[in-house]
Amino acid sequence: MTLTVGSRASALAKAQVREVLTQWRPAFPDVTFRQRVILEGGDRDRRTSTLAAVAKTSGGSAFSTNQEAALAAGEVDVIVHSLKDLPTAMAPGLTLLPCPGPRADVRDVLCGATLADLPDGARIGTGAPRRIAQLLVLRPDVEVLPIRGNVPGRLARARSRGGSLDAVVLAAAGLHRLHLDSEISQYLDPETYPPSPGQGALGIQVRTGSEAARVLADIGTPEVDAAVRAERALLADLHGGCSVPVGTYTSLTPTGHLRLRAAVTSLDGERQVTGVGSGPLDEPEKLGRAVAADLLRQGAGDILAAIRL
Ligand SMILES: NCc1[nH]cc(CCC(=O)O)c1CC(=O)O
Repeated sequence: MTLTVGSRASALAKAQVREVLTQWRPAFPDVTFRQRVILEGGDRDRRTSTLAAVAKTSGGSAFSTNQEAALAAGEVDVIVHSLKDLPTAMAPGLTLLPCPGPRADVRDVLCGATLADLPDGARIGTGAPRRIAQLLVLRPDVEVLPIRGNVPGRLARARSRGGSLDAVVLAAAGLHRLHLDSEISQYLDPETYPPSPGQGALGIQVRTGSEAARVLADIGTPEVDAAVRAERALLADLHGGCSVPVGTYTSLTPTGHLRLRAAVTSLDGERQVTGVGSGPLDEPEKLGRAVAADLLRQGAGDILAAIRL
């Protein structure tokens, strides 16, 4: 049997495909895996835009549309996504497989300077509303500039001598997968700076009921899958995609329970509600929904509504 594995064209997307194929080729010796790149509109559009435009367009669906269309049409059998870029509502006829491990480092990082080193009024590059909002909580003095594009491109903005930025915020996961760890100046504490739901995890998508779905049914790692299910259930209940300032951080307690911490932050960093909860590994969605309900009781709905205006 041959299964064609699709992904975006970026070096990160290709590294993610290599990572899963390193696991799957020995685990499924009877399957021949082929790789295929599917371009997205965003792959050709590297322009920066205003904060408002980024807040509207940096959502997950813009990233996955052509991938999902190719999967639905049978041009590929499996898509390897960055899970955080995948909307919580699944396209009809497509299924997300249990999440494989290991999950990469979930934390956000600063490249170019540490929080303590940043001069007053420092210029920081990031287009993600969550990162903008959380940075402004910690450092209300900084100026946030929207930057888009792939990971190496964004890094170059902080690295260029006399460049326009003091630092950029990126995901540790992408830098690790691209072997760019040496660019990291500081890991941001995930308790105070919780990353995007699903950050660092891979989203493996197939056609519902397909051969690929059957063959790959058991690729998941239970602790990783439970954590991302809790995070995505929380996000779904807040009606958010990766373009809203919702951060989540899941850890495993000494007794093997899931602990989920979450924060919703206004874009100006002036309002933040946080919640934490724990629950058994086999009911992750229940935990996600409970923490979401707690955040909504504290006013998360108003914070998010103000951003959607
Ligand atoms: N939104 C872009 C994106 N999608 C996935 C990653 C890498 C991190 C991951 O795999 O979760 C990145 C780059 C970044 O956020 O720095």
